[in-house]
Amino acid sequence: MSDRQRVVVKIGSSLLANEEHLTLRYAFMHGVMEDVARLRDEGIDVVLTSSGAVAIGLSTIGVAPEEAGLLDKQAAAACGQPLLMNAYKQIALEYGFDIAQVLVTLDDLEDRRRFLNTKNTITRLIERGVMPIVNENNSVTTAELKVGDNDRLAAKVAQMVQADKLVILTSVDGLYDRNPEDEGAQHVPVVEDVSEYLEVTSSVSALGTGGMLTKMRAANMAQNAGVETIIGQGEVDRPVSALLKDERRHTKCVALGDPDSSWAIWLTDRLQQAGGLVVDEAMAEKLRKDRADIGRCDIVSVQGEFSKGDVLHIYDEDGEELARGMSNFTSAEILLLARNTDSTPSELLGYESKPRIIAADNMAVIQDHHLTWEAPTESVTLVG
Ligand SMILES: Nc1ncnc2c1ncn2[C@@H]1O[C@H](COP(=O)(O)OP(=O)(O)O)[C@@H](O)[C@H]1O
Ligand SMILES: N[C@@H](CCC(=O)OP(=O)(O)O)C(=O)O
Repeated sequence: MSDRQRVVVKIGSSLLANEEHLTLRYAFMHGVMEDVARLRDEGIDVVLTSSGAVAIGLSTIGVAPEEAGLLDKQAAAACGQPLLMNAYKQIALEYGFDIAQVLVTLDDLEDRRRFLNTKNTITRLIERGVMPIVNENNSVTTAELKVGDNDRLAAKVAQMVQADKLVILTSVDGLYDRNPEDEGAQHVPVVEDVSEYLEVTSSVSALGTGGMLTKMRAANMAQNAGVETIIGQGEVDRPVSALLKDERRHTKCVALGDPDSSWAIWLTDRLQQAGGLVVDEAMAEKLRKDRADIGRCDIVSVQGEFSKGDVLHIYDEDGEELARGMSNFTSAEILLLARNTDSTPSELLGYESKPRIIAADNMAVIQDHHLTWEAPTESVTLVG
């Protein structure tokens, strides 16, 4: 086992792109890469999650950020991503190391097999001394199927590589108790419970995507996996090491001391909601205590259209989220099974199948440290 540390660093668009001309900010990139080179010498492997492809590419297609629709952003990402990687590569080589591009889509993180495949690629790059630079492949993402923000993408990468720390470099020196532009806004140095700050973090910078809200959500995902998150200003000398060494003001989101297993973490920290199940009170009571197999007789309603293997959010009849678990059936199959409990699964489905809708082994119960999701309001299909 290597004694080198792993740090995931996320760099926001506002640091990488000049706001007026939408060109790359080379001097900033030089500063970060020099810092990374030094950290590597000190035994810290860095994985970058870099935004900027869309912002940079908008100048190529001649569209202003505030006017860009989905198609413009897809086209811009295709133009900007190679420019970004070319710059990273040239600068990294000047500092004596090499980089690699890892472009992912939602399914590369939400589908277990693809998640492990992505993990293997990133891990092997680190082991071979090459710095992975991860971004979402925005040229092919749609409004519905996307990670959407690189803060949570970076948190997923931190979970994936079991990072020691997640450093989020942005245009402010951390979290404030309200929009930092507002008079009297106070800096928050330490966050234990991110849910206290979700209401105060809505605005974004001109080029940013999720603002402080997605950073808080990302910090929660990291803390669930035992990873501390540091959010700080990127526009300073040695931005990463200054934050790691506590030399600059920042916000620290503490890590859970006793994180769940990586399987439970993967099940609970979702990027999108694939679908939901409402269970009856008897099953809800069980799930409030521990994991349990969910059978077809326990289900009250099915929410959304989903596939076999999707991770579902499980609610009680009052809409309280209780657990998340991997479905053994499609939504249509569950409706058929739950509406016709007198018939066997093989009679209904035409094949032999496991009797459980969700097995306890493929489930994680919601705990106080998880951020819960609202039950989907659309396409709720009542059984019966
Ligand atoms: N409560 C808050 N504390 C700190 N920053 C906040 C808060 N609410 C909104 N923001 C805004 O979040 C922005 C940073 O997020 P974002 O624009 O998405 O940057 P990035 O491109 O680095 O991800 C800052 O410009 C800041 O004004
Ligand atoms: N993947 C996108 C960036 C998405 C994003 O989260 O942007 P930001 O809020 O600036 O970190 C891109 O490369 O342009």
